[in-house]
Amino acid sequence: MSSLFLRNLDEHLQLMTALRTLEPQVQAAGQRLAAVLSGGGKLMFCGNGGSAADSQHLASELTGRFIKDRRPLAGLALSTDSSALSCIGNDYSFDDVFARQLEGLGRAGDGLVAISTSGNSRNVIRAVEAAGRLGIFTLGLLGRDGGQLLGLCDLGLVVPHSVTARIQEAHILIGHTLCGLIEAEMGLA
Ligand SMILES: O=C(CO)[C@@H](O)[C@H](O)[C@H](O)[C@H](O)COP(=O)(O)O
Ligand SMILES: [Zn+2]
Repeated sequence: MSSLFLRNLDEHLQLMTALRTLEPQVQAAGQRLAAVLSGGGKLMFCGNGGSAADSQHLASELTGRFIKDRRPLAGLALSTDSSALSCIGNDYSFDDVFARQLEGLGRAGDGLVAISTSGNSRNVIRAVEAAGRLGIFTLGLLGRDGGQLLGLCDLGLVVPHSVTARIQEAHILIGHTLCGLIEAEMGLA
């Protein structure tokens, strides 16, 4: 029997190969996100656990830098403000922690990248529903069968796997690619 590392590696490599079919959707997503930023909107990110980490990671690629030295771009993670998360979670509901921040901060023309490996996290679903009401473009980075979020997002990228960790590894590859596409589309690369 091979080691855990080799089994994980094989699973990862097989999934990465399967992701080739997502290429047209990833290109389209990059163009849509670049259009939000070019139009003066901001990109918000949300997700739970590892996807919360992905949210702040990707937002920082925009406000900081990704590949090239260029002007800062408007990226904001809704998963990082412990006061907002604990206040909204405590006083309202954990289901509202992202939606309420989005309702306060979001404007028509903005974008929301909703990251969920199951596609079924209630707080992410509520944020996407709120974004829809506000005229905010929604991109889902999803897994498994896309869950409920697939039908709710304007565009959904589904990583077709059942293991959360493998899906997250694919999400960060796609997320980095989206950052590269944003820089290229905006003439910043
Ligand atoms: O990172 C991991 C597992 O790799 C976990 O923290 C994971 O993100 C959490 O269980 C999340 O709550 C899962 O939420 P979701 O991806 O289904 O929306
Ligand atoms: Zn994880």
